[in-house]
Amino acid sequence: MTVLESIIEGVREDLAAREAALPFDVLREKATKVSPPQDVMSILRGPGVGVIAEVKRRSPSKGQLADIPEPAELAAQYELGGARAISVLTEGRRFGGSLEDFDAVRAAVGVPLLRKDFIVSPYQVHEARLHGADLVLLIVAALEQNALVSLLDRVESLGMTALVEVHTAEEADRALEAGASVIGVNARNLHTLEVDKDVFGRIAPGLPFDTIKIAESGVSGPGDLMAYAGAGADAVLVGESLVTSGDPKVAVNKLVTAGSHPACPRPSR
Ligand SMILES: O=C(O)c1ccccc1NCC(=O)[C@H](O)[C@H](O)COP(=O)(O)O
Repeated sequence: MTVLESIIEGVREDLAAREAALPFDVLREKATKVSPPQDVMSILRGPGVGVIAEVKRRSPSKGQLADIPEPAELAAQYELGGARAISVLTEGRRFGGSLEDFDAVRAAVGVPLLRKDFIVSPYQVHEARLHGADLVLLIVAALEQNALVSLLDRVESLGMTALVEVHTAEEADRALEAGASVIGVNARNLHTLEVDKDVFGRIAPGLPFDTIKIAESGVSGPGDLMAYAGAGADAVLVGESLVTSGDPKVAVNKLVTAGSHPACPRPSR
């Protein structure tokens, strides 16, 4: 079994328990009462290269990264540092995240929030909306094409934006065929868990001009952001280096400053 398959197996088990506690019809109805999502596409098209800062406690590749007793406080620091959006991992078994973390962050910040999880069911999409998500991650490698298309349609039908994650040119083709407008290229190989920062530069130039391109993983400082910007990134998604920095506001702000510096390559849209 691959790492991804094993993560998804756990996700499905946890999902079954939540569905038993809160039936889909009830969840769906409750989610309609939540204030609408933000126009994330416009926000991601803002000036310079944006920073999506991630609340990430641990990971399959690195184990424990940071305790994060107060995810709301971390997120508030990210927002003060200028993060354009915040990603909150809600997967519990491997990443130590939860929807409780998501709620705490939602209550603390105004910037758009990404539900970062392994989404395999419509239930999780409505759940994301119920908890105030603006963006939902869809991982191409985790989904058959029909499921990808239908989950993407569902995310958009609820007014949210799908960040469709790819690792290869073939997955990028599948994302585009499904209708993705925001594509994240993740430098972390899901089989080996190794990070190859050149993957973004191999895939992003082949994406349509108007696709919003997010470079995911491996940003340890402004130099990495500049390199991703040079290869066409509109934004970078950063977890580990921020949660281990000791001063997340300063760490985010260094990236934000680099992303808005005149020397930083501009997004080409
Ligand atoms: O981080 C992992 O080890 C991992 C393993 C398997 C699937 C996904 C994984 N990470 C999710 C992410 O995409 C990253 O959290 C995100 O891109 C931030 O990466 P980084 O800045 O390198 O922490």
